[in-house]
Amino acid sequence: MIHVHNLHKTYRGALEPSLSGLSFRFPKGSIAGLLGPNGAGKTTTISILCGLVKADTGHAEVFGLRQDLAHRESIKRLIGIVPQQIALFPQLTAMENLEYFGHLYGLKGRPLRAKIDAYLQRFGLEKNSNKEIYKFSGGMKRRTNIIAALLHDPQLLVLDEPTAGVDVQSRSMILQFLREYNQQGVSILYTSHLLEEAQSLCSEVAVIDQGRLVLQGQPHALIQQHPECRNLEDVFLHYTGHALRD
Ligand SMILES: Nc1ncnc2c1ncn2[C@@H]1O[C@H](COP(=O)(O)OP(=O)(O)OP(=O)(O)O)[C@@H](O)[C@H]1O
Repeated sequence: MIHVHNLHKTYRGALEPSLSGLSFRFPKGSIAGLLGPNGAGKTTTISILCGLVKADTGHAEVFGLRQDLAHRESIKRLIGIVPQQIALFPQLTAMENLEYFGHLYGLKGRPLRAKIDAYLQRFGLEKNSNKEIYKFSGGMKRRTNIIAALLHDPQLLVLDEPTAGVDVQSRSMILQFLREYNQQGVSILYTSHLLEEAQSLCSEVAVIDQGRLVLQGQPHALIQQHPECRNLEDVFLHYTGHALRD
């Protein structure tokens, strides 16, 4: 179970709160989509769940462990985080980057190398393992960024817009991987602006806007509950409106 309860967060110096009493729950084993317009609070929420940002009030729980000082390290081991921005060293090769991330989790030697090789193969990067990251395309960087979050075998994979700015081939590969990974028992929480993608990938979605929950449920059930809506995007627009966000 992934649970956030009544989260409030105003960043230092900000005039408006980023989260204003946000609560939702996702069952263990789900592929959960956290959706919302620009500035809705998605990244802030997952940052709090992962222990990277502190909520002003309210709490987050991952598999029954409350995100606090006492559990931060245990939760860190349970979660693999794929940030929105590529978090790789551009001058290092893919292999050097992945070895570095493996070492952060105490992995080393042949077992680490074998694991990296297997993932490079799975993500179609085996021929580029000794190439520096700055020479990679956007899709290759994104795929490497995902591998970095998998090496310690997380129980929950959190991805912030993992398919933004990648080509159709990379996107399709990434989505297929997420489905298979989930079938192995790993829970997935992801954010996206691509509603069609979320509709086909997610078993559960939560739509947030202005730091609050506006809607939660299974995509097909939400669409059925709104006969005037053809798809999840229609439902999303029904609740969040057409006004442009800053
Ligand atoms: N470090 C920060 N300092 C001040 N304000 C911030 C900070 N990070 C985010 N915000 C603000 O908090 C609000 C929520 O931002 P957040 O990045 O969580 O939203 P989001 O839903 O992930 O948006 P997007 O879809 O654009 O990535 C926005 O108004 C944003 O400007």
